[in-house]
Amino acid sequence: MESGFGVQRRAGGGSPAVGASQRRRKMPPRAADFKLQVIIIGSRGVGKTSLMERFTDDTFCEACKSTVGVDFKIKTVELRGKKIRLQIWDTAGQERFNSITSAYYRGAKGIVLVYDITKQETFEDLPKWMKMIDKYASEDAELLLVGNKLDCESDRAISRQQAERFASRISGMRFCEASAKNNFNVDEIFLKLVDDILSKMPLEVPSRELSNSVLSLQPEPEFPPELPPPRMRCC
Ligand SMILES: Nc1nc2c(ncn2[C@@H]2O[C@H](COP(=O)(O)OP(=O)(O)OP(=O)(O)O)[C@@H](O)[C@H]2O)c(=O)[nH]1
Repeated sequence: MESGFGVQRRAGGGSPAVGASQRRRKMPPRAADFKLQVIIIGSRGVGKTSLMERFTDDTFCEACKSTVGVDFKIKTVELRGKKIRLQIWDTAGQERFNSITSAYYRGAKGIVLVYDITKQETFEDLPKWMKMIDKYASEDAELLLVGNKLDCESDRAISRQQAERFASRISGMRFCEASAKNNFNVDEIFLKLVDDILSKMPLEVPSRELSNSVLSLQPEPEFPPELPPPRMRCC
């Protein structure tokens, strides 16, 4: 004998009874609990795009084209029992794009400031990037300094201690070294940053309140409205 449940499904015009696995497949995916934006900044060629692409797609490009303006990737991560939709903004290192990239600082809850451990000038540029942060970023944004290209240890120009000293002078700034090429510390960079952001958020407030909370959701639309959609890559 057919169950009432089954009869109702067919009477509604649907197809013959579906199996449990098909029903499961039709369930919409759980929505993200939070949306967070993180921005990657630093001088040209330090590996900003490479870090983003290693984290989001687990790929590495030996001969990447320079970023023009901004690019972004999205990755969903689960931390502290919450599903986070992480939007990562990758900015051009060239100064001529500063007027475009600066518009993306304000919405960022986390900022990854990258230098290349083999290139002195990229470390010397850090105060210039700090000025950009002071001018355009939110005061409560989490800051992480990353010395990239750790696989090139034999060409190292900046010691770990030098970078640690720099970071220690900036309130709340964390520091780590990484290699996008060797996939060393890359997940850790982004997950630690998100974890630090979450640690300061009221995660347990009811979801209705969260939708109005400055801390929970970044303003929509995800592109600053006055700007065209992000860039392509050039040579
Ligand atoms: N050896 C080594 N090379 C890397 C690493 N990360 C990036 N590169 C190389 O460095 C070059 C620049 O990398 P990008 O990721 O394009 O650098 P970027 O900071 O996004 O550059 P701009 O877009 O010009 O600001 C590319 O040739 C990469 O292959 C790394 O961890 N190790």
